[in-house]
Amino acid sequence: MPLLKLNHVKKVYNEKAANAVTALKDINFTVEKGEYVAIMGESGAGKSTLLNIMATLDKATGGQAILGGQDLGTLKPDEAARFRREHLGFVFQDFNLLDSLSNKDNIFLPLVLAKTPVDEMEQRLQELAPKLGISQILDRYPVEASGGQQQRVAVARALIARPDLLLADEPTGALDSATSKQLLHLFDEVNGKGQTIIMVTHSTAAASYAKRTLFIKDGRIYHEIFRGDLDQRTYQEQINNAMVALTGGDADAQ
Ligand SMILES: Nc1ncnc2c1ncn2[C@@H]1O[C@H](COP(=O)(O)OP(=O)(O)OP(=O)(O)O)[C@@H](O)[C@H]1O
Repeated sequence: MPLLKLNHVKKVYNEKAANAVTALKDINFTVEKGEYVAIMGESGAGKSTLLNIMATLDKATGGQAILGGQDLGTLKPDEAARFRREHLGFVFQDFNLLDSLSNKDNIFLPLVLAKTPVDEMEQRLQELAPKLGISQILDRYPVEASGGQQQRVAVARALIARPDLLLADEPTGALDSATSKQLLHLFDEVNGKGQTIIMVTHSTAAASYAKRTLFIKDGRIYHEIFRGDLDQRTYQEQINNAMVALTGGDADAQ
């Protein structure tokens, strides 16, 4: 059974009103455990809508999104919150760290909510922090860390609960290109250890780190490219060509 299965997913905003917007028409794809998938598409193509449905933050109007055997559309709000805590990790463009908490307490947040014993939290952090290169900044506050360090703290917060699926929304959007590369190497590494990742991105360079890239257009999966045995540069060229075909020449090669 795949980890994630989207079956004829449709999303209409303001369905019953005159200003109804069909953001997703018929989305079908599956993601196996251990995959690393990028999702690309023009602005307004429905990437955030799709991410929100996979994240249990919004519900499809039609079809099904099934994660780990759970139909996400049937979760009540409190069940969805619990499901997110237990199964999902999130990394956003703007880090979303709480300024009033130290980096360490930010990372602990999902475990505190899950009532994990302190010893267990400390042990997991000691495992994770050196891998992410953040051991030296754990007692600092987010404002005292660089953008790249803040993003690594956000990644630690997403990974510490050992999620089935890591969902990343433009994770490199606020980073310079060197720091972006570090983050993408980090994703590559955690994926290499079995972490399933789905990343929405505008950047063909970022997508070229994923093993598969899905392209959304007109509310459907328009195309998909597997990295397979391609070297990263050739794969990025193919992604870029697909984006050019999709957007009529507007691809962002950052
Ligand atoms: N809450 C909402 N109410 C009504 N329409 C919405 C809402 N959110 C998104 N839309 C519309 O749904 C469509 C898809 O939007 P979405 O934000 O998913 O696109 P996107 O691919 O993430 O865009 P971007 O790359 O610019 O972030 C757009 O036409 C958008 O205007």
